[in-house]
Amino acid sequence: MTSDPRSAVIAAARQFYQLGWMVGTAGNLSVRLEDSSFWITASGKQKGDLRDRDFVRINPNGTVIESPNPNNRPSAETSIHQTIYDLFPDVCACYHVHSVEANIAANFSRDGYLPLPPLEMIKGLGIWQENPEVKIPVFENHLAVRDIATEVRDRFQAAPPDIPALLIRNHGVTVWGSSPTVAQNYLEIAEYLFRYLVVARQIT
Ligand SMILES: CSCCC(=O)C(=O)COP(=O)(O)O
Ligand SMILES: [Zn+2]
Repeated sequence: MTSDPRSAVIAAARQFYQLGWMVGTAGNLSVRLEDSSFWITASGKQKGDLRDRDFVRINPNGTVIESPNPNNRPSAETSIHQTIYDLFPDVCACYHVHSVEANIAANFSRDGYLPLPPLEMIKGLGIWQENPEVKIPVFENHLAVRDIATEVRDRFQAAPPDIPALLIRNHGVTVWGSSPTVAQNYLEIAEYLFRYLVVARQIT
C-alpha cells in the first residue's frame, strides 16, 4: 500500500514554515492523486504543524469531494492549483509560498517576466544550457484569485513558461513538479535564485 501523499506535503510545509516562507498561515500546497483529484491545504491553516485533517480533496472541476473536517474550506487559491493541474497533465504537486525575497525580486521584472541569473542552479529547474537566458513569468496580484488563474491559463496556453514556476507580484511564488519531492526542490532553487537577485542588487 502506498503512503498517504499528504505526509510529504506536511513535511514540506513544516520546512517552508521554518524558513519563513509560510508565516501567518501564508501559502498553500497541493498533491494530485491517481484519480486526478488533489489534496490541498484548507484555507487559513497554520503551516508549521499541519495534520491530514487540515486538507480538502478537490476534483478536477474544482468541487470539494472530501473534507476530513466539516469546517475546512478549500484554500482561497485553489483555482491556481486547479489551473496548473489542468494545463500540465504530468504534474503531481503544486506549492505556493510567500517569501520576502520573492516579493522584492518580482519588482525587478520587466514586461511580465523576471530574468533569472545564469547560475548552475538553473539546471535544477530542467534547463541544461550554457549561459541560460531563463525568465520567470510574473503576474499581477488580483483580489479575485480566479482572475489570476485566468491570466495564468491564457498566458501559458499562448506561451508555455521556460520553467515550472510563476511569480505573483507582491504576493509570492508558485512551483509545480512531477512529485512532492520534485516540487520541493524546484521551490528551494527558485527561492535561492530570488535571494541571489536581491543580494546582487545590494552589492553591485
Ligand atoms: C496571510 S496569507 C493571505 C492569503 C494567501 O495569499 C495565501 O497564500 C493563503 O491562503 P489560504 O486560503 O490557502 O490559506
Ligand atoms: Zn498566497
